[in-house]
Amino acid sequence: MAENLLEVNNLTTSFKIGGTYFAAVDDVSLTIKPNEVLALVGESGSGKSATAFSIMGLHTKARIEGEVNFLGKDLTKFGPNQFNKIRGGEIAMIFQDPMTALNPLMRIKAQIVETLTIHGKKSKNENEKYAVELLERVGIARAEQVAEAYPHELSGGMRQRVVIAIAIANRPKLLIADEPTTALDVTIQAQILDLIRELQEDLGSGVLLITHDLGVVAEMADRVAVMYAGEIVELAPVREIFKNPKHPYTRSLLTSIPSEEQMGGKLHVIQGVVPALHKLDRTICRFSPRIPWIDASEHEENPELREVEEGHWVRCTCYKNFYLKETNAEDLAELENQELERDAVGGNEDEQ
Ligand SMILES: Nc1ncnc2c1ncn2[C@@H]1O[C@H](COP(=O)(O)OP(=O)(O)OP(=O)(O)O)[C@@H](O)[C@H]1O
Repeated sequence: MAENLLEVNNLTTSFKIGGTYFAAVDDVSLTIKPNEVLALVGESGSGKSATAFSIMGLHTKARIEGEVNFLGKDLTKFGPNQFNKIRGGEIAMIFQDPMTALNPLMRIKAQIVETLTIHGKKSKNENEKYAVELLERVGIARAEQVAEAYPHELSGGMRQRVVIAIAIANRPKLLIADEPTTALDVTIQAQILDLIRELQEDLGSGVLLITHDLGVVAEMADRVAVMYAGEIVELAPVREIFKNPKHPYTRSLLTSIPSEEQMGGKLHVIQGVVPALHKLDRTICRFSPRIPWIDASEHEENPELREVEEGHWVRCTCYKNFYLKETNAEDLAELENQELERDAVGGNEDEQ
């Protein structure tokens, strides 16, 4: 078995809200091997991006605890200069919006050459030639011409291809893709996903893929970590997640997407939202308020993530007797009550 490329141990990332730190990423551990795609899924606010940003050292004001071991080095101990050496080199990132990743004032070729120059020692001529080859590699037609263009002259899909060309320029060992296709047209999404998968296989890179889209997970992932309110609640090979999901949150997520059998049928909608950090009860099963029909005795106090089948990890005992149910008026009233209670004890708004 290959060694882990990335080993995140007990990562806790906290933000200051009204003078107190609250964990947005709470004791998260995960691993990625070379050539493996780990998807991190969950609704908005579950802590996916905060996890990725912590790994990449992009949170300047957060308190970071735990370890992020990348090829044997703990990145949480890295200073800005050390990070600059590996970001765009051994670790690359693809964000949701290509426009924010590209410099609007620089031609495409110059942006690729810049990345190559920071991390390599080749001549300007060689780098310029390689920049065009990279554009061809990511499927851009008339690469010579596109290389001379500015980002605003390209379509969204082309811009994301350019971002991918920049990401792979230095043959990264680890690729972090945060909602890489969310901003694109549906028809383009599949092409971009195929491209990422193909390049990743070519390079043998490990990938941390962040998405709220289970269709993307099914297409891309080898293993899946399901995140809720800062914690991983289920971790398993992709097949297991779709064929044998266990945690109530995973099951709720899966039933809220249209499947072929469900087409024309009724979709289950998970009621409620991920609570704000300062309103979260951290001593209970964090998903329990959203499944009020499950008796409190089914949940653990301070539930732990346990390996319940080989390679299949689940948090809390509530999965054992969980059943899905159409939310009725009584459940909705209960959810609203909880919201009101939380608002009554709530603190200040988030500080950036
Ligand atoms: N800089 C920050 N300061 C304060 N709170 C923050 C900060 N960044 C994120 N948070 C909070 O941390 C929690 C997790 O946010 P995060 O963006 O990681 O979620 P996410 O799962 O990536 O959601 P999305 O898909 O919407 O990006 C949220 O409650 C969010 O409000």
